[in-house]
Amino acid sequence: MIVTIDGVAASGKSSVSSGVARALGVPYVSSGLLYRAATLLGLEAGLDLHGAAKLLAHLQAHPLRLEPLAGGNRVWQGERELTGGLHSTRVDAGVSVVAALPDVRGWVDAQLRALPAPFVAEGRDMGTTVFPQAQAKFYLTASPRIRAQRRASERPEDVPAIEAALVRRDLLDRVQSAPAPDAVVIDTGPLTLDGVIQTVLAQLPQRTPSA
Ligand SMILES: Nc1ncnc2c1ncn2[C@@H]1O[C@H](COP(=O)(O)OP(=O)(O)OP(=O)(O)O)[C@@H](O)[C@H]1O
Ligand SMILES: Nc1ccn([C@@H]2O[C@H](COP(=O)(O)O)[C@@H](O)[C@H]2O)c(=O)n1
Repeated sequence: MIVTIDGVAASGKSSVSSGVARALGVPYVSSGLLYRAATLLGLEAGLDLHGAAKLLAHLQAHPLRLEPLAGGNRVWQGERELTGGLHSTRVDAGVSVVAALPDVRGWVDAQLRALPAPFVAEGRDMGTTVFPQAQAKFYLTASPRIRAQRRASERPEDVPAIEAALVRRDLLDRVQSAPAPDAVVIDTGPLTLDGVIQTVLAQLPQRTPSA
């Protein structure tokens, strides 16, 4: 079974996917981490993030590996773990530019489609483009202010600055961020994290032991 959980920035996709994946006993797959890792490598190499050819060549020369686990995903470049540096303000600021490059999207999609199911996949276009065949699809929303307040404990900036950055990222990501027509849209604003997880679990199709 493949479950997709898409949504706007900081809407709770990773936390909800992790909770749902744990309940199902399967891994979750964070597509955003691959875009973040590509961005970090580009920044470290001093590349122009708008330049697809050089960035893709750099990624192919320094392959990344996503390790999907139910509790949290990790990203590796050879023996070097990149995970800890992927949620910085500078990666937040550059990642949407990298994610707009069709060649980079193709590179990420190929890695995701090579993963063995079952899993919960989270991102922006999991239910529309990457896994349109998924058995259950969800799309998370919440107001920018609520998302910024939730994120405030994870970033050095204040709530208005975090909110402005989230709104900017939503705008830059809007092309790939539409909900699938068959996705269940959940406004997480009035719900606790566990409330969102239970809402998702309650809507999953009945599972058979081999599914
Ligand atoms: N329903 C909720 N109620 C309260 N806090 C929540 C809820 N959902 C998520 N959070 C908190 O909001 C923050 C952002 O959640 P999370 O990182 O899962 O979002 P995300 O959509 O994966 O973010 P990004 O798009 O930046 O990767 C985390 O601190 C998380 O614990
Ligand atoms: N399916 C996806 C997932 C992510 N992106 C881009 O990566 C950025 C970071 O993703 P988070 O899930 O960690 O927020 C996001 O802002 C998008 O630019 C994407 O395009 N498609």
